[in-house]
Amino acid sequence: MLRWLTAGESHGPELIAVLEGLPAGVPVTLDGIREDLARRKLGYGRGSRMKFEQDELHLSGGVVQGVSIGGPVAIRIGNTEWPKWAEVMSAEPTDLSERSRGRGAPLTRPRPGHADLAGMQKYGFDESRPVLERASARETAARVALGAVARAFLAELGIRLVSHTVSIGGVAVPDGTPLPRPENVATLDADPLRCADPETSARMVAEVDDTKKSGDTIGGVVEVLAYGLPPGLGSYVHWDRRLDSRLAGALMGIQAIKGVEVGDGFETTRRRGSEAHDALHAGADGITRDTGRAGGIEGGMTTGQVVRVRAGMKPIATVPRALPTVDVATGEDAKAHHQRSDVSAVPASGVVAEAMVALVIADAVAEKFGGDSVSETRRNLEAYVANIPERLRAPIDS
Ligand SMILES: Cc1cc2nc3c(=O)[nH]c(=O)nc-3n(C[C@H](O)[C@H](O)[C@H](O)COP(=O)(O)O)c2cc1C
Ligand SMILES: C=C(O[C@@H]1CC(C(=O)O)=C[C@@H](OP(=O)(O)O)[C@H]1O)C(=O)O
Repeated sequence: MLRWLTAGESHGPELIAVLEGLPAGVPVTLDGIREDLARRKLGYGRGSRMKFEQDELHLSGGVVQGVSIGGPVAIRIGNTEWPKWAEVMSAEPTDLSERSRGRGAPLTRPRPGHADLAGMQKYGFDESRPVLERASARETAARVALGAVARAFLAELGIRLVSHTVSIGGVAVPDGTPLPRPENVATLDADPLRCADPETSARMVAEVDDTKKSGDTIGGVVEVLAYGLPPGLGSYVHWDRRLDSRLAGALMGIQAIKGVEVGDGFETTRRRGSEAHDALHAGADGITRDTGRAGGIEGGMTTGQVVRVRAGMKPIATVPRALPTVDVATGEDAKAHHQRSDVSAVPASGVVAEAMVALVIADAVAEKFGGDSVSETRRNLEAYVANIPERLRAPIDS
């Protein structure tokens, strides 16, 4: 079993992330984690903060000489903008008498669609600074760092992930576009929207430009694909052991994700049964399926096909043409607080979704195959696959 936790605020000194349960022997490099952190900053439509803020990565525990040693992996991501926020965000009380000027000014005009108002009500704050600091998706840097470690574990077992953008607002990749493969990652990351279809990507860029011009924000849908999974990860025996349930929870746990689909998801509900499932055939390599409508999961378990999940992101709540709100200091109608924001963070949320899927799958792998070292995990996995009786075998999509 893997467990993970993150701590830290958007404008705090650093983010902290811990992953417990990783077997020994997994190659974990600062460069590998840095690469994923850099990918999370990509994407057309992100705000100015992505350009000037740097992630300062430290591995504080669990890795020696580039290899995991079985203890909790502890990661610290320093925030280069901290000096500007040190007074306002200090853990020690400081004299904030000057707060009404500059970045410490109380935020009393909660943004509809952000965590501001419900957070103030829940935790008893009279302004939203302490709420947005933890609600902010800056925290996803910590999850992406953990995801990079989970991905390194999975790579040792031949399991690889990739994500891409399937729609921005109403602009969507045409049906039938071939699914990207993990070896296409560099090409995808080089695309402004991390979209697999260049013609659609150009239309997405225009859509983001148009949104920005009108002082607005826009959402979209990302898809994560996991290749090389053996059948039988997750289980049908209890709701919280279903892999689809665990993936949905993890994806919905990303800021601004409002919908999750497994395989063809809601489209499946509009089809008849004869067109909704993946028929089985006897093939030369065992039992095969011509289609992947179920997204590689049946009964809450992997089938050996590519796992395919989608996450839908709502438009960013900090709309430049600010939305109507109430100033909670005066009780008067007002415009919501806005300084800067992303127009769209959909491509970045694809990288975050990849990290969450990697963590959930790594957890399911650790649960099924155990192992205190990755070679033991691999041995157990290979023995399990080899022991599936001939008449039940199906090829693994890798
Ligand atoms: C990568 C990423 C970047 C985001 N950037 C912003 C942003 O610049 N401004 C904003 O208001 N919300 C942004 N969000 C969304 C908010 O964090 C989110 O809407 C807020 O925490 C409230 O949570 P909810 O939308 O799930 O209700 C971002 C989300 C992600 C995943
Ligand atoms: C800092 C990140 O994303 C931030 C997430 C975010 C939000 O409200 O979620 C709001 C923005 O921050 P600010 O309001 O300070 O401009 C984003 O830049 C990041 O992803 O690293």
